[in-house]
Amino acid sequence: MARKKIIAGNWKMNKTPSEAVALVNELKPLVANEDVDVVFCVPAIDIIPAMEAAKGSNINIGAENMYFEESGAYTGEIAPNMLTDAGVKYVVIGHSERREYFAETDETVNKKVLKAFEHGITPIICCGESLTQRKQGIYIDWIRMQIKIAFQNVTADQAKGAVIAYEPIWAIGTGETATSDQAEEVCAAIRACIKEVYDEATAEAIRIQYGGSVNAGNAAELFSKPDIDGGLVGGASLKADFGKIVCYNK
Ligand SMILES: O=C[C@H](O)COP(=O)(O)O
Repeated sequence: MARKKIIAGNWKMNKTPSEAVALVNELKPLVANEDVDVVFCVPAIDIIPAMEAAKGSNINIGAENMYFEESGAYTGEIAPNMLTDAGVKYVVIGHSERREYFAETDETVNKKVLKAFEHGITPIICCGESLTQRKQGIYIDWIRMQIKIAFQNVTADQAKGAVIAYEPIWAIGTGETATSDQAEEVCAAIRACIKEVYDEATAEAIRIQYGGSVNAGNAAELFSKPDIDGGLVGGASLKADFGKIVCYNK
């Protein structure tokens, strides 16, 4: 079964609302590719203006984070129904920067994943190893554990619609991309893990992205691998180059 590629930009803590509108307008004509689902995950304050600017284009606006409670006294957090009310259909969950700087754990990732599904939002669930874990040769075991916890109590039907982003921490923002073989090895292992936890149909349906210094020069090679269904792109999603990544097959 051919899986549709999904290429998402993760803007991180970049772009004011007016800059967001300008970037969406600049990229709109450059990311038109009907073979690919295109998502811009943007800071919460940019969601509504970016959504407005993206109207009539193939750009989906997503969020970079979401809390696992419905509402209440959680200063600074954003609730799932705030996202759905704004039209958001995708949310990044468990990015390594959230885990490192904001104390997110596999358990909170799981709570957020469950909450996203409850609200019909597609989670882009991040996993990945540190350089030390890679050198120690324990990276596959580590990622399998992250995946198993993230998917606890998630049904097979829900899992089929999920997106997993494999992002080796050592490749994020460093300019050091994993080779396509390194990325494929882990994405294939993630798919095998999903097959073990669920079944073959779920493993074949779920989409797995690679993230970590993806750029216009390496996207086509990475996305040609059988288990890599697109990318989660940081730095290169903030400029016109993102158009070339989305149109890697043109
Ligand atoms: O979410 C995106 C990743 O952290 C990759 O960032 P990067 O493309 O700047 O390396």
